[in-house]
Amino acid sequence: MRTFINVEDIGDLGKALAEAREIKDDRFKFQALGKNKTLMMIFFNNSLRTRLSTQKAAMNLGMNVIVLDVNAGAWKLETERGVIMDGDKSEHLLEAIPVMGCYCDMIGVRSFAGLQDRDYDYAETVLNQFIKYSGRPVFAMETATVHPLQAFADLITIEEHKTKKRPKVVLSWAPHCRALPQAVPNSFAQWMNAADVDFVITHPEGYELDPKFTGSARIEYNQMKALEGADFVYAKNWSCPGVTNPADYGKILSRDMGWTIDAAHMAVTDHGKFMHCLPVRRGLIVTDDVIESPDSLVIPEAANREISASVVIKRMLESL
Ligand SMILES: CCC[C@H](NC(C)=O)C(=O)O
Ligand SMILES: NC(=O)OP(=O)(O)O
Repeated sequence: MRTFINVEDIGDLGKALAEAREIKDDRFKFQALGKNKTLMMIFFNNSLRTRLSTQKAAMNLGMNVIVLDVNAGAWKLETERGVIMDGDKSEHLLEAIPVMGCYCDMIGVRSFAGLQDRDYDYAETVLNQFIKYSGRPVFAMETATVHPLQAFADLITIEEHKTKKRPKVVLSWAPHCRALPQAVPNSFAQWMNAADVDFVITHPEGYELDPKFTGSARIEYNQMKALEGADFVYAKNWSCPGVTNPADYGKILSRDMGWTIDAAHMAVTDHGKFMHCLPVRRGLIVTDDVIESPDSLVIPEAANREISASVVIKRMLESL
């Protein structure tokens, strides 16, 4: 596997989930695979789970790990071409990327959407430069439009906790005080569409996600109706994806606290489990009692990030 961006990159989902179970049963089973191999993780944005779980996964597989926080210690990087670099950026990405590729065997990239230019973000401009110029296999650790390591961990978690063959999974928008990217809901929708679940997306009008990720998923603008009988409630905020109105891309269109997931929302589900990728702002996305309830899966969901990363890195090591 040379790139891990979309659900198709992992191949057969049943096989990938079986591999996840195998690794979870013995995390050090493939420790010889990574001997004398180096993972480089590059962060343009903050992280807790991705940073820790991906490094742990690489270490489980016997790898060396280098972590670069681009905005803390490295030269500030210019990402645009055709500019005169007379500002505060000392190095261009097009030199930095092949140089970084010299020091590692594979690269993980975190580079969030800027939420200013939809075309630039949805072209995955930064990620594709790493793919094109690093000469190494590259996986996304949340980039402008995708977060596949998270979505894979979410699917592993749903498979572990489902009580029905085909559970109802609801992706619900919730309010936030900042404009957040669409990467997490995009990948969650893409992976749920590929999985054997009854998938529903609910959000206020104007927040329609890009159809290349939502596919034929049912969109329900009435949140309580969407949540009826749900087995899993996946809450997440995202800013306007700019699908129905491109001029609104990256904007906050609603701050309606009626969308905050509370006990009344969970009461209409079928003993539904609560999920969120974290970090989460309590009081905006979800109430304390819901996220602290026995039906909250946010911690095992985060723990499964080590497993999803392990499968992906193992696949890349096997392809080197
Ligand atoms: C894993 C989530 C990362 C990011 N969250 C924030 C707070 O920026 C997001 O919403 O995409
Ligand atoms: N869910 C997730 O990717 O968390 P971090 O942003 O803390 O890595």
